[in-house]
Amino acid sequence: MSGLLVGAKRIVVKVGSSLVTDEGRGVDARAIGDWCRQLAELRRAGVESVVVSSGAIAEGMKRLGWSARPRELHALQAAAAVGQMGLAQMYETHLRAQGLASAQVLLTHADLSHRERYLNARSTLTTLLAHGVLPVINENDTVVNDEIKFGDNDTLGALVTNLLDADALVILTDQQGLYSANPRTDPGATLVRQAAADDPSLPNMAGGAGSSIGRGGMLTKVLAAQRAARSGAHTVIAYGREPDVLLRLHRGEAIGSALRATSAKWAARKQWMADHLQLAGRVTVDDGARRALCEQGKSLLPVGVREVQGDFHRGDVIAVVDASGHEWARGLSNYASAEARLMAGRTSVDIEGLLGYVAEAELIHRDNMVLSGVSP
Ligand SMILES: Nc1ncnc2c1ncn2[C@@H]1O[C@H](COP(=O)(O)OP(=O)(O)O)[C@@H](O)[C@H]1O
Ligand SMILES: N[C@@H](CCC(=O)OP(=O)(O)O)C(=O)O
Repeated sequence: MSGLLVGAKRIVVKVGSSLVTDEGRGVDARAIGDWCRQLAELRRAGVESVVVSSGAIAEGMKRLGWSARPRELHALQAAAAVGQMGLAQMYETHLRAQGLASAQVLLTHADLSHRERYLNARSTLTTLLAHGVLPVINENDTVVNDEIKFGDNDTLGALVTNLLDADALVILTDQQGLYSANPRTDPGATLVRQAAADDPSLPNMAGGAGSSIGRGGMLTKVLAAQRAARSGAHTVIAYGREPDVLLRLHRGEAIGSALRATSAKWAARKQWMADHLQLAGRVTVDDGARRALCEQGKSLLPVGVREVQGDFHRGDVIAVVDASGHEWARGLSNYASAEARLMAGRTSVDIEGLLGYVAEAELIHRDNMVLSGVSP
């Protein structure tokens, strides 16, 4: 079961606070430089990466001269705002030295549960990747409050993995991986080398954070692996200071804990569309569009749409039907129903003239669509 990263084309790498800040001593230039070198090498090998990096609060506390983590939420938020400057600067410097452009992206939970913002985040991140830019993501600590807080970046890493349909989530931490019990308190604990991500015994092994620096501990990592598996992505939890950890994982070496997703990517996505989203409308397409979707694996363009029914917003799930009302596919609409009606039957070049802007050339992008009864 090792080798979960072999052949991966897109990965999300999450690095924890204690690693990034050398246990609170300050942003660790060497560690970040080392990951950036590996990420650049992976990029040259055709692997797109996104980094989810913690460490803003720990770095901010250091810069503000605070020795104890404050309990007050606004003080934590202030520390994050201060520390994020150093964090972003460090990634930018090292990625640039490797010839890679980087981008800072700060997200909240609400950004990813709101359909329209979900699509916006997805489009922006995929555009960055398409331009060869490496996004460095953190929670937007300044604007979150108790209800909408991720609470930990492991969850954020999993949500980003789902958002981008990544092949794998790599969680780099200060332990070799998931142990049968917290190794800080149980000297007999053994490393779990491989397991199914949805194995129900895993959460019982995992405890909270072992240091005052980290937040979520191992439980949030195991839950993140479960969540990543919902979009068919594998998770590896490994020690972030292991030499060449990312490159060796990509070569197939067994390092840390390999937590395998048990359902294939397309099946997971289909399940998600089928289970979690209600249909807000439908579009009737012509035969050319049906063939493009079903036989050529293409996106749905407005030119193939004959009729638009229902009242839907950008990001809602709509059905794609033929003239007899038979559903061929369903997916997330890039446009609201009023815009879709204007665009129906028109070529992509007309869209800007009609709407005054172009969000996307497709009404439903291939990546956000599942075909009824067909695996890709
Ligand atoms: N079963 C377990 N296996 C490994 N580590 C565990 C386990 N249970 C709890 N932990 C604790 O989780 C810590 C890692 O989580 P955390 O401190 O939040 O790290 P990070 O900053 O990388 O997210 C470990 O240092 C360890 O003390
Ligand atoms: N946004 C926070 C993330 C805190 C967090 O989740 O920490 P960790 O458990 O070390 O991944 C920060 O940058 O400090």
